[in-house]
Amino acid sequence: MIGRLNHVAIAVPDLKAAAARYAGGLGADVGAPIELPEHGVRVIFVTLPNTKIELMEPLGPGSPIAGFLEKSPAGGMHHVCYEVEDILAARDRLVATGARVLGDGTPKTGAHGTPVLFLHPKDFDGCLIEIEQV
Ligand SMILES: CC[C@@H](C(=O)O)C(=O)SCCNC(=O)CCNC(=O)[C@H](O)C(C)(C)COP(=O)(O)OP(=O)(O)OC[C@H]1O[C@@H](n2cnc3c(N)ncnc32)[C@H](O)[C@@H]1OP(=O)(O)O
Ligand SMILES: [Co+2]
Repeated sequence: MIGRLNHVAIAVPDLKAAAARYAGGLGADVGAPIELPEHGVRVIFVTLPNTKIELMEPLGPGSPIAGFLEKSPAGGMHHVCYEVEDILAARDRLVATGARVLGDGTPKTGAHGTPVLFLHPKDFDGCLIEIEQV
């Protein structure tokens, strides 16, 4: 059911500094900052030949990544995002197998303007999974 790896997300304490490291030493193609209040994050996408890296910092109180950065103040790998063709069919199949979809199960519009959902990390080997309809 899952398709391509859309992105790997890294939570960072300082987005500008992280983006400068990717643009500098790593020589990467680094995009502009995007604020996503509905998701409580500010992100910058780094485009690689085969996938993307999503650098993210908390935006506003109650950000879903605040707890993660409290535990790992230097930052760290936060989630992987897999593409799916039909997010509602994917959600229903996952729920039927016992996986927990975070939130109320209604997809939100993600950074690429398409519907996204998140799956609990405890149900996937300690890895938070985002699925994105493409
Ligand atoms: C930009 C839009 C979009 C896109 O289009 O790409 C995004 O990527 S938005 C990204 C940010 N949004 C989200 O992450 C939404 C989903 N996440 C959540 O709802 C929460 O982050 C969470 C997964 C429920 C965790 O929230 P937290 O407040 O940290 O809850 P807990 O403390 O109760 O954590 C429970 C348990 O899970 C462990 N944990 C937390 N985060 C992660 C993680 N990223 N990867 C692996 N494990 C994680 C946490 O350590 C707790 O474990 P225990 O201590 O063993 O109980
Ligand atoms: Co993401």
